Amino acid sequence: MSATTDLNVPLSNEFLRPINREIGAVDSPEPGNGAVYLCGNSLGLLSNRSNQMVQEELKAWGTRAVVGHFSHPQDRPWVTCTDKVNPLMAELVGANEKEVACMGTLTNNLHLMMDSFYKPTAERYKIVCEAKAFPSDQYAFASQVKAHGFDPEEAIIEVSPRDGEYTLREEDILGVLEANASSIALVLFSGIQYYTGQYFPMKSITKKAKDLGCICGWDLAHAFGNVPLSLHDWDVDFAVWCTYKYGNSGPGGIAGLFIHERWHKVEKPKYAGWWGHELATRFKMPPKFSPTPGAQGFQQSNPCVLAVASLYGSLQIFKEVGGTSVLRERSLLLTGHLDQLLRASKYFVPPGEAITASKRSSPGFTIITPSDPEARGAQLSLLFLPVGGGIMVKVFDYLIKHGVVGDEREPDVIRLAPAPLYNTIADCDAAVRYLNEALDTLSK
Ligand SMILES: Cc1ncc(COP(=O)(O)O)c(C=O)c1O
Ligand SMILES: Nc1ccccc1C(=O)C[C@H](N)C(=O)O
Repeated sequence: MSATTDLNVPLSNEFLRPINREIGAVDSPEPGNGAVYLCGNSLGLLSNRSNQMVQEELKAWGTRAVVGHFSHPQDRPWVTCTDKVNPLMAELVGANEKEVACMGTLTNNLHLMMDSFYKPTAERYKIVCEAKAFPSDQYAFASQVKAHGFDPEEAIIEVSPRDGEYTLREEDILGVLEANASSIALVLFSGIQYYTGQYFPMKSITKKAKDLGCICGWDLAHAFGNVPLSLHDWDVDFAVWCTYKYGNSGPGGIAGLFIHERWHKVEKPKYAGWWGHELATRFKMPPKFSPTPGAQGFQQSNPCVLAVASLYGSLQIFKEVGGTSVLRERSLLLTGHLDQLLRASKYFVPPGEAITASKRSSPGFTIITPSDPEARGAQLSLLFLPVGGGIMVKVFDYLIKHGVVGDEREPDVIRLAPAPLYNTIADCDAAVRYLNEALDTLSK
């Protein structure tokens, strides 16, 4: 068995698990031990590497102060610190180095990209997205549409699952694009849906959008570091992502963006800042902006070096373990195992029956994430029944008290995401054991 597929041991030993007693796991038999952490889809774990690199930056700041911008004890001068990160990030999203920039935050970058790429006309002004996108995206879409004088109710088309289904069918998404082709300016889905865990068919959505003359952008918050991506080859126009989930860069960590090289000569930064100015003359402080070619021309401010160092540490580990294809192989096995255990639970209700069973009186759960491994990433989303019955909160409480960290999404969903870098089969086993125990207790 290869290191990749031996699910009994973590792929990397560098990641620090949260400690049971620190997270309120009062019923855990081992208060001083690491918890079962299945929440890397919300916030990834700290690695020793990131920890060390952040410490090094603090030390460099303390010992060299402003000199550290140009001369650095670990050869990471701050002026060019993102040069180390960009190639690693480009590899993870399937891009060339000039197509990516390590900058800002996800929602900031989303606005920045929409300001450049959402150019509505009287005929083509609509945005197509999935229904119930992450709220920040919904707010961003609505505010952009309004800023251009359109009515969000009319200009935003949200694609919803069919009645009795939880996720979107590819044919329905493509059908909506075709039916509205002449009025769509921008197609912008999340690569992986934060609530359902559905991995959208990115290649075919992008192709259809482009064939119909639309711009196609992606929010890759839940896809970055989770599934292999080929943004360049898929001909995606732009994409944005955060790095604090599967990328393990730390809370509020520095984000990323992608602009296809086809646009580099066409779309120049609309809201320029000095950090987007070409490096050769940046510090001569010329009055006229001359952008770095490609995505990095869109940088506005000098990046937070502590945040860059933290991301760099984690991305080095991605590279060392063999990158996203290796991680995906392990992820399919881990999530497949978790899926199997959950489906074997006596409380599991198949998704097809869950709609009619939603008013049943005894507690149970279904899985709303697609059962096809190709249509999901690491995450499984569990919907607790009866819907609105308050079961989820009680199960979540039981899990955390026993040292299992998933996350709750009101009103009825718990998300569990085994991260292939640090989770093992034992984590999945423990999560399902305590989940069953919680439901046993509630069934009494
Ligand atoms: C899909 C998606 N979009 C946007 C965001 C918002 O990210 P940020 O707060 O980093 O801008 C998140 C997570 O918080 C997310 O999951
Ligand atoms: N940044 C956060 C800060 C606090 C609490 C949650 C978040 C999240 O990132 C939520 C995530 N986007 C999610 O899919 O739930």
